[in-house]
Amino acid sequence: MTDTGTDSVVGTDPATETDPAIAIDPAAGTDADPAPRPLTVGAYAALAEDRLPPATWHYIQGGAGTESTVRANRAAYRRLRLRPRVLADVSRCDLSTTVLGDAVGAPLGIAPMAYHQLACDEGEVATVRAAGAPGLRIPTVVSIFASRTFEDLAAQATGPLWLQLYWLHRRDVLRTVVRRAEAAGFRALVLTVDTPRLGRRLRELRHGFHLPPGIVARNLDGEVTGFLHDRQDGSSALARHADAFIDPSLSWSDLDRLREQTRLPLLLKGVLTAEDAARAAGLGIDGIVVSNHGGRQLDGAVATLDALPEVVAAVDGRCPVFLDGGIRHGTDVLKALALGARAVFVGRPVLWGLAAGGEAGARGVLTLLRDELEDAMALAGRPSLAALGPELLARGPAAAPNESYEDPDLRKGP
Ligand SMILES: Cc1cc2nc3c(=O)[nH]c(=O)nc-3n(C[C@H](O)[C@H](O)[C@H](O)COP(=O)(O)O)c2cc1C
Ligand SMILES: CC(C)CC(=O)C(=O)O
Repeated sequence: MTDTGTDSVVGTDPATETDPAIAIDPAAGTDADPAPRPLTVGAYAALAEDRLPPATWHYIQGGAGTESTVRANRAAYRRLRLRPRVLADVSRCDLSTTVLGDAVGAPLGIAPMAYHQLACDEGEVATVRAAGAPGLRIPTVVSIFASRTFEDLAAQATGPLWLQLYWLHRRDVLRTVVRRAEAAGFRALVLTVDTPRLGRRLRELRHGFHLPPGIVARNLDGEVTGFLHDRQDGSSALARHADAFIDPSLSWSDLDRLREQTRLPLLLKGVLTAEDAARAAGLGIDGIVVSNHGGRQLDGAVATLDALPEVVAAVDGRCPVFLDGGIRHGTDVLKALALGARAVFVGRPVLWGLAAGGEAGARGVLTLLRDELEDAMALAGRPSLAALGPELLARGPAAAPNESYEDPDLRKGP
């Protein structure tokens, strides 16, 4: 493993023992109770579940409907096996690459997620600091529903920041956030196209999910943030908010108008088919994120890893293709890269890390994925990202989920 500046999230390092933001368990890390650093992403999920209020845990964890797409995202990785090559001199594995022209330490990024302050007080500031750690310096896609200001994030970030947009009815508000992000040095815009309305997320409905006081969409003015704090049994405040403020009429003809307003590259997030990918590439879009929103939108939608090959083929090199959904292990990253993803974005695990240990927890999750990817590249005999291709992969039989308590697939359901 290379030195990537990782701190033990819990450990015997005296520096971590005195930092309350780092200690995952107040009793841990002492001589009497030496707690190990989490060894898997799933172990961070277990810590997060123990720490978060149930309604928040279920908001983060949940998917739409029967959550079949959440499970499909993971199952797709279990169906692919690796074909390692030997005698390949793996004494040095190089994970560095570029994304949209920026140098990054690993082919990873943080998917846009609303309201990181649900997971820890520092919210997105902790996230961007973790993403900027030495050895990482990976992009963070900041949600338009971030709970910290773009300017605060830009002041703390050392990796690239991209801004995710929902197509608000209020185009004047959209124009303002784009201008502010440009002024703060953001490097790209990511328009989410899979959310004309929110998916039916049963866990949110069951818990009457609403934002706790003090957590707000910090970059939006009050005219577009109604409903978020209002509890109604059997209903999600976020879904009511989306119904009121996200414009479902978004169509291809709107993309030009958005591009006219900015000099930043524009990516589309939520593309799952060759047809849409070819159309986007034909319009000169700057990147595509193959995503089903972590299974939170259309229940039954295809797994992102399964959709990736047709999107890559349709784009045919005209723009980079990224992927998110279900990345939980370094080998998952390797499989997506082998199928043509330029880099992958990580969603829920980052919030698990934040909930488990703030900035250090998020950094722990990201560094773990980076280190696992490096291990996998070495053991597969592929020391460079350029050497990755579909010949690395073989089909099934699907491996069953790990029965261990650490497997994120097996965290408690609704
Ligand atoms: C709690 C939560 C909030 C999210 N908020 C947004 C958002 O504001 N905008 C967006 O485009 N996607 C959002 N997503 C979807 C993620 O960007 C991403 O597509 C998904 O989480 C990837 O799957 P994974 O969680 O399995 O890694 C959110 C996902 C979660 C779990
Ligand atoms: C506030 C929501 C619209 C954010 C989101 O996209 C999600 O929860 O998946």
